[in-house]
Amino acid sequence: MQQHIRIKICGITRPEDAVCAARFGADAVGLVFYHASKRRVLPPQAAEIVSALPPFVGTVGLFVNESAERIGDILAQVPLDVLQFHGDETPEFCRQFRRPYLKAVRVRHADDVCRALRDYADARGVLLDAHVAGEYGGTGQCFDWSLLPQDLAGNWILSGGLNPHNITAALAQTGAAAVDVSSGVEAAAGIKCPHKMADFIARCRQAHHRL
Ligand SMILES: O=C(O)c1ccccc1N[C@@H]1O[C@H](COP(=O)(O)O)[C@@H](O)[C@H]1O
Repeated sequence: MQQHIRIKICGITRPEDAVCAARFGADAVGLVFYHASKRRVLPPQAAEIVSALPPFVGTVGLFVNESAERIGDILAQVPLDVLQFHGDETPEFCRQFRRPYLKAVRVRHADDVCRALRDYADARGVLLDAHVAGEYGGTGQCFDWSLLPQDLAGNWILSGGLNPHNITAALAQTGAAAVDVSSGVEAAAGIKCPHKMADFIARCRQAHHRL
């Protein structure tokens, strides 16, 4: 049976954008707690966004080399379903919070993908992002999808530079069952564009149906 493609819209900073993403059919929304991000949210703002969501839409908190203490503090204030680690966090660090987690890997070589899937075997998913020197993510850049091994097994998520224009080709080439997008559906940093979100989600569903 054809699986339903999983779609996460990341970098949400406003309740209205979260509501819109959910209405268009996003499975999850992401909230960036990284202090240097243009899409950073503070815990009270994040809690307001989460409380605006309808049931059955997942909430993902994104962290980059954050202290365990600060993550614990945020978890006490914001009901996050999943943690997403985008820095140099070890598997031991990621699993200490006893929550499902995603580990991002910035792909430069085919080996990067296999190693991350092996090292973070208990992750809910390994998120494949572009490698841009000096940046941890959210760059709007794609990586070379041809680096992905054929019939890649495991729970992996395609990310990095996806947008309504390239998502059809991305799914046809990679066969991804889960995708994550941020800058490709924005009107400005941290402000989502409803048309781009709707277009992206519709094209995902259409393309995945054809696989
Ligand atoms: O969005 C950010 O500012 C960010 C900062 C540091 C690490 C990750 C970040 N964003 C995440 O990166 C991926 C890919 O984003 P894009 O679609 O290429 O813009 C996604 O999970 C973002 O939420």
